[in-house]
Amino acid sequence: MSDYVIRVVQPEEHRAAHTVFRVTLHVRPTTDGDWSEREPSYELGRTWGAFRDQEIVGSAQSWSSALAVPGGEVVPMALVSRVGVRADHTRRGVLCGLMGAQLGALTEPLATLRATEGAIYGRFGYGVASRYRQVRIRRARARFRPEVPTGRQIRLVSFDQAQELMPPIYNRVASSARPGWVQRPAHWWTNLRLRMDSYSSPVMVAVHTGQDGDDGYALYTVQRGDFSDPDAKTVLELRDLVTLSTEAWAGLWRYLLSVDLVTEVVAKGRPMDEPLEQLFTDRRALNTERINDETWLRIVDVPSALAARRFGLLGVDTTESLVLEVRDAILPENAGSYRIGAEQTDRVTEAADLVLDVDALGELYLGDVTPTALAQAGRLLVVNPNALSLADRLFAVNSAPWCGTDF
Ligand SMILES: CC(=O)SCCNC(=O)CCNC(=O)[C@H](O)C(C)(C)COP(=O)(O)OP(=O)(O)OC[C@H]1O[C@@H](n2cnc3c(N)ncnc32)[C@H](O)[C@@H]1OP(=O)(O)O
Repeated sequence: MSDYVIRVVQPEEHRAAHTVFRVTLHVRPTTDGDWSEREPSYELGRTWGAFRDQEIVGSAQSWSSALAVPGGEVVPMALVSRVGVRADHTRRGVLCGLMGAQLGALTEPLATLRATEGAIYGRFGYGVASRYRQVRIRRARARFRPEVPTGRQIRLVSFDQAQELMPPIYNRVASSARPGWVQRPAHWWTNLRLRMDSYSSPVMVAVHTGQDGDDGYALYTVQRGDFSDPDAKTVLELRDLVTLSTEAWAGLWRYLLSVDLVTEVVAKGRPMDEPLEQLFTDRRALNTERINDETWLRIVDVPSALAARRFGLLGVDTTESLVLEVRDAILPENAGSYRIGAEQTDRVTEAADLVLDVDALGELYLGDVTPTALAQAGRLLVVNPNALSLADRLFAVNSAPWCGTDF
């Protein structure tokens, strides 16, 4: 590792960093035209590079963003992305160097990433904070129950027409968002357009208009089958569904399952508790194909993160609290004990009731997993058995955490 220099990548080196990253994902380097649009997504001073003999061989970047946490606060957060080490330099500690430098320099109390592989990021203190499910719905069997809201007006627009319309709807969700919602930087929308440009089928957006104007949209593409072959499938792929009301949500699902020639609707990253089965007279119209980790959370500043999140949202007595000891080998200033209750959290020197590593705290933070589940797996040490059920109640949330943003 001493052969490598880890430092911030300068603006004139951003394109080389981008090329290294793309090649690690087995994607061709970007073209000149493409690069002029992608360049703004390299925020100044936020890309770390590993250099060997002046040549960049690995990088990791982040974007300034924000995360909705239990209780409704939207907290500054780094979206970590484009992590890669060139194949001829792997397993020599380069990623360790990049992650250490990046974590040490972040100013946000939280960092989030989406991982290509599940075994990479736990060692750096990241834990799975939200999961998603991939569903496939057979249109012929998907008859809506009569109680399901019909929704109001739907209009279909092209992706180009929708570009002005989608970000304000997405941003309005923030105030009512489930934990896990992330602020999408302006360049995220540019990257979405570049991604959509690469599809050969039309990219369409169905917009729902409720009583107070546009309040939801569904972005989708359609993979055509051979219409003359009765066994061939034409699949509508839902890529982004954002809604501000139940009416918009139900109305858009009704629309998606009404599109002619479509045999199946596939939605890749839906929330774990989205009540899709409840929509249909035959719940087997829907098949859950996959459940996967969605986002990984690194708590960079434990005291600030604990203070930002509300505890006991489903009800605990204000006199009830417990002491949680957090261990953090990479950012030792986080290590210590914290008294957690519904009213406030404080750093304390008292004996711990429960002990866990910072990656496990990342898994608890948005409410994706319970303390009891972590204890069962040995990832949370129970010193005081009476504290475990209280911890379950303190960390409990109203709805499953979910991000829904690919980055
Ligand atoms: C947020 C994102 O952008 S996700 C995208 C991540 N990037 C990719 O998947 C692209 C392809 N892969 C790569 O570029 C590289 O293999 C990386 C970035 C995953 C790892 O980089 P490396 O420089 O090889 O990691 P490094 O040598 O620092 O390894 C640190 C430790 O993690 C382990 N490790 C690294 N990668 C992996 C992996 N893919 N699976 C399991 N363990 C891994 C190493 O064995 C090592 O363990 P040790 O300390 O016990 O010996």
